[in-house]
Amino acid sequence: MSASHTLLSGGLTAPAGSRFGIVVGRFNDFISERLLAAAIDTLRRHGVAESDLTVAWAPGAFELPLAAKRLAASGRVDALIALGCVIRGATPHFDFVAGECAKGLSSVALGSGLPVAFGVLTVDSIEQAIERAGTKAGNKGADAALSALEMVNLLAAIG
Ligand SMILES: Nc1c(NC[C@H](O)[C@H](O)[C@H](O)CO)[nH]c(=O)[nH]c1=O
Ligand SMILES: CC(=O)[C@@H](O)COP(=O)(O)O
Repeated sequence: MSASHTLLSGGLTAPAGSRFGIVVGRFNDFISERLLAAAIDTLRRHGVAESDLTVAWAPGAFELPLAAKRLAASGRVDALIALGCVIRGATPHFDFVAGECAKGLSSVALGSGLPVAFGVLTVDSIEQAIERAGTKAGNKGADAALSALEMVNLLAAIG
């Protein structure tokens, strides 16, 4: 008879009273607004109360890590969702903005111990952004919200 292993996984139902913070970049807001609407809708559908939701708008993706860090430190949230849209231009600027955003958000998660879902589009064209903001490739805001819900439950299960 083999020994059974411990299996830990996170469901998608929000634990009662769990609080979620969303940081969202205003740059390319015709896309980030769609990501935000889908993230909020997903959280609501999975049991998050309106009063347990905080949304903070930052200028752009580059500022999301600091906004996330401050929100994490405030003690007001159990998980964070970062949303934004970085679209490649003609210069290397994209790599700095997208790279620092991703690195910074990862650092906030590891530093704070809170889940930080990465719902920032890093795309080569406006078409690619539209496809990922509620059209043919789904909505990355909704995906990020699900990831945050799963991680809150997984971390609770890990203890
Ligand atoms: N080009 C994009 C930016 N750039 C702005 C930066 O995020 C930042 O706000 C600025 O450099 C001031 O510090 N932001 C995006 O979110 N998306 C872009 O495509
Ligand atoms: C994401 C970007 O960096 C972009 O908006 C900047 O475009 P460009 O490289 O053409 O200045």
